[in-house]
Amino acid sequence: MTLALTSLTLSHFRSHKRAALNVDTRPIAIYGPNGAGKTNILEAVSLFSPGRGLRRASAEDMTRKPEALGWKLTAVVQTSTQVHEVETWSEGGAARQVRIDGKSASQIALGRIARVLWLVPSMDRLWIEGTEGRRRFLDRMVMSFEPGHAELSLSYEKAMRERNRLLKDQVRDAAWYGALESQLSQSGAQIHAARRRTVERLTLAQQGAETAFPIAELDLTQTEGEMPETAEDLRAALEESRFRDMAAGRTLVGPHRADLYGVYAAKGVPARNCSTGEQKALLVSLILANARALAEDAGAPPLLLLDEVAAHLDADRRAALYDEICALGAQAWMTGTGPELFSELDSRAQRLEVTETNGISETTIQ
Ligand SMILES: Nc1ncnc2c1ncn2[C@@H]1O[C@H](COP(=O)(O)OP(=O)(O)OP(=O)(O)O)[C@@H](O)[C@H]1O
Repeated sequence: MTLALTSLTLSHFRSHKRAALNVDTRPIAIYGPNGAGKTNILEAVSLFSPGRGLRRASAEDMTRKPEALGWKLTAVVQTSTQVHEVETWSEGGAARQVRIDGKSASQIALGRIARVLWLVPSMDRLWIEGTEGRRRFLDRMVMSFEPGHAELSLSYEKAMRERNRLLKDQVRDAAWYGALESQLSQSGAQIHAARRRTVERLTLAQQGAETAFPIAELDLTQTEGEMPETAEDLRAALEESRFRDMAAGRTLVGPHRADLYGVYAAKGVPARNCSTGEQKALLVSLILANARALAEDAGAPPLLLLDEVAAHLDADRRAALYDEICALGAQAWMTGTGPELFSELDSRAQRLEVTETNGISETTIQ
């Protein structure tokens, strides 16, 4: 029941000119002053899953300045049954490349090896701000259960970009729309169904656990109107919406307009009206539920990246979170400004101190 990075090297990655870490499967408490390069380490770990990582940054932004030579990350990823050597890099700001066990691979292949979930401070307002952040949060959880969701989302987005281009150019070729709408409805209905399955799975995993975190009751909603459930209904809705969409210059129906609605179940209060700490606790509850469900289904919990983990959590909830992470056996990479934020973890975690000298981050294993 393991998923862990046991070795990680960063080369010319953000503030890290070169860092080499050897860690075990226990949680990792990373501490050091502001700007030392702690989040940069978490971002590096997030790039061992498909996508642009936890800051959604470009490959160019991640290359160490002023040299701007490109960057490289390597890791040994230990799963319950195998050990993989994974490399990912970008040269001159070009799209990042991946190699698994010496063979060139796609980013999507990373999702089949390492499932990675994160909570970062920009998500503190996830329940309040726009729908995109909540969709992305949900989709990352869907991908952890169903790695093929990443491919499906890409093919849906590609077809939608093409349909939007026709709409903007006021193209009136019904056959062209028909072909794209048939693709959109096939992948769109599958995306919607996968999200529904994940919402159900998370609900079950929250209800079945003894936890100090509040249950987030979830519902999948649509920005406007009802989300067609089947491919046939979605195809019909797209066809019907053509003129309206042409006026708007974009596609107004489909899973790209879905939203995740959350309620603090015990209080009956929508998440967006909860206190700041409660909003964070609801997110933590979902991440823990996801980790529990994966431990059951896939045999190992995901890697967890918890940036400024203690922010907004009171001491009891913080201690409860550490206990749950340890009970799950998840390798959680957590950051905070000082070691005291991790005191409840005692010997159950390993510690990394990150300092910064002359713009270069230095990491020491304690
Ligand atoms: N491409 C880059 N090249 C060099 N340095 C960079 C690059 N991108 C970011 N940095 C530097 O990395 C540092 C920020 O690192 P990081 O966000 O990891 O800090 P942190 O330790 O998490 O701090 P905090 O406690 O404030 O969140 C900043 O000093 C920033 O200027």
